[in-house]
Amino acid sequence: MTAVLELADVTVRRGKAVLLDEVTWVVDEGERWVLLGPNGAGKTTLLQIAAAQLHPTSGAVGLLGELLGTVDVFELRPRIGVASAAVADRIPRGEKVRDLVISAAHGVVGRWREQYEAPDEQRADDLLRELSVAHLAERTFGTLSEGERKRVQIARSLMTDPELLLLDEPGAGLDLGGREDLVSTLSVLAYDPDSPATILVSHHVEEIPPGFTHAMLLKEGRVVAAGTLAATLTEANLSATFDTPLSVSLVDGRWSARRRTRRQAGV
Ligand SMILES: Nc1ncnc2c1ncn2[C@@H]1O[C@H](COP(=O)(O)OP(=O)(O)OP(=O)(O)O)[C@@H](O)[C@H]1O
Repeated sequence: MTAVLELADVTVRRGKAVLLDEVTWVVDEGERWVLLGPNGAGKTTLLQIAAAQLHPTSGAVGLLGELLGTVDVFELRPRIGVASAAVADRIPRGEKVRDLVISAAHGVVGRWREQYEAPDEQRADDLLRELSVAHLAERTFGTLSEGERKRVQIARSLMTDPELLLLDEPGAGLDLGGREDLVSTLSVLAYDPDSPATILVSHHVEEIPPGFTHAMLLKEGRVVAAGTLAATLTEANLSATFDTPLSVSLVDGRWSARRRTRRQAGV
């Protein structure tokens, strides 16, 4: 297997704050990771490194076969798909959905050519269909619901056929139906062998789509545990990560966690 992302002792400091503390991590081709941790754990910081948007204070980052710091990040970035609230904030609300997706092929936001090439148009339409938002193609981004925006963004992030897909809290702000729809869609992508290696940031094990293979638990910038889902999402690891005694279950491929009752805890 080939490593898509390789971190060795990566530390990020801002003044006295240590945002990431000697993180070592390897993501191989074909793997689908969920990155879990409480607020402020360092998940977004880690994702920014994976997106070649941030350099560590110390440590080494291998990304798509290149060593960060020795390569032009503008050549790396088109090979990485990113969907996050920060990216969504930069999308003009008046852009048409179809144009938003197509224009990703040219590294810009929104329509910038009168004519697109037929293969680009075809791919954008295929992705909108795959993300179940083909019916919104002619709508403007600003008129979409939160769940629809998330799907359109994921379609856009896949447009360049990236080798690494980074999804920062795609479930945030969705209602229960919207979350379940998104989990199903992400599950289809996860099982598709042609999908890129994926890292999904979340606060909730309930949002892990079936088909995901690995998890990293992060707390205060440090790795609590990382590895296959089954080996990592133990009650002990999750309780330590979220500082709460948790009971964890896996039913029909879906994870859930809740605080242990006093009875379960033997109190
Ligand atoms: N420039 C900075 N200077 C000091 N601290 C910072 C700076 N940028 C971020 N932080 C802190 O680093 C920590 C990690 O932030 P990060 O956004 O990576 O966490 P996160 O796990 O994504 O959190 P959330 O789940 O709340 O989105 C937070 O405590 C944040 O306040």
